[in-house]
Amino acid sequence: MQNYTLPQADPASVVLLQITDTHLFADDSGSLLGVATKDSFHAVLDAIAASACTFDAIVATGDISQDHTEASYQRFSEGIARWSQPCFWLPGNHDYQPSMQAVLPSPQIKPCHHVLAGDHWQIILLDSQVVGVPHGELSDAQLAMLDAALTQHPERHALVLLHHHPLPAGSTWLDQHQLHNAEAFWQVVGRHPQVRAILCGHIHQELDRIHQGVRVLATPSTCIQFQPDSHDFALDQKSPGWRLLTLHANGTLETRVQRLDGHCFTPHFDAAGY
Ligand SMILES: Nc1ncnc2c1ncn2[C@@H]1O[C@@H]2COP(=O)(O)O[C@H]2[C@H]1O
Ligand SMILES: [Fe+2]
Repeated sequence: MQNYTLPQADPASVVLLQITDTHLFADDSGSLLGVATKDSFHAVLDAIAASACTFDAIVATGDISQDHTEASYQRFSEGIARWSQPCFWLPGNHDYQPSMQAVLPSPQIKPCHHVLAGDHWQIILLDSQVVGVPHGELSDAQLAMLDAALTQHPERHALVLLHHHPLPAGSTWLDQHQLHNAEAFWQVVGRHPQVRAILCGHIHQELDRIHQGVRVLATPSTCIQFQPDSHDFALDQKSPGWRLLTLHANGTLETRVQRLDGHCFTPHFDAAGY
């Protein structure tokens, strides 16, 4: 297991910036349902910079690329390079791991699955990708890695990251693409009471629920948004967004989603999918 020790700027807390589902292309004009994903990604980065928020690390929770190219991952890397904080990433259903790995080693992107964040927290990054299909599944090896990390550090509060949502979000078309072996995942989590939160991407919308006493969070994409509680594929008018999370020493977590102002980067609302 690759470990990383993340120093915290403030001894009282660790702050994370989550960016998810950037769906970037090699081509700067590449677009998803009418949204130029490099432009929306950069608008989000500009808004984060303008907000002058401080954070200790960036976490990117999958679907970084839409076209599988090494250049699309370079675009991501170039975008976040305006900051010096480390970035931890994991794959989503649209990612192509050979291209992801081809941009490493990187001074900023750390290929780690287990992060000791400050003195009180650990972050575990899981790979829920099943190559070629949109739904997720955790292999026995991933479940064992999660169990081992949590067993190794029972004294640390834990944040678990994966691309796919491990419970139904409320949209039929999207929930068929959730984590399929969610029960096995929740069994592992249930054995470790120090797990405080699960953080996902994939559903291109904000989610904040409690399941088995654990907070489950999902975050808007930096490009297109899906409408909550929809039986069929439907896009939302909301703007691209991101999330900040503050992990306190006592195990509590404060978080907020932020979005670009106004209705910008509007997609083709009549699209039936992609
Ligand atoms: N109309 C649709 N019905 C079902 N799944 C879809 C549809 N359109 C796109 N998808 C898939 O559902 C996924 C949900 O978010 P992703 O970004 O992973 O990419 C999407 C596609 O892989
Ligand atoms: Fe996505």
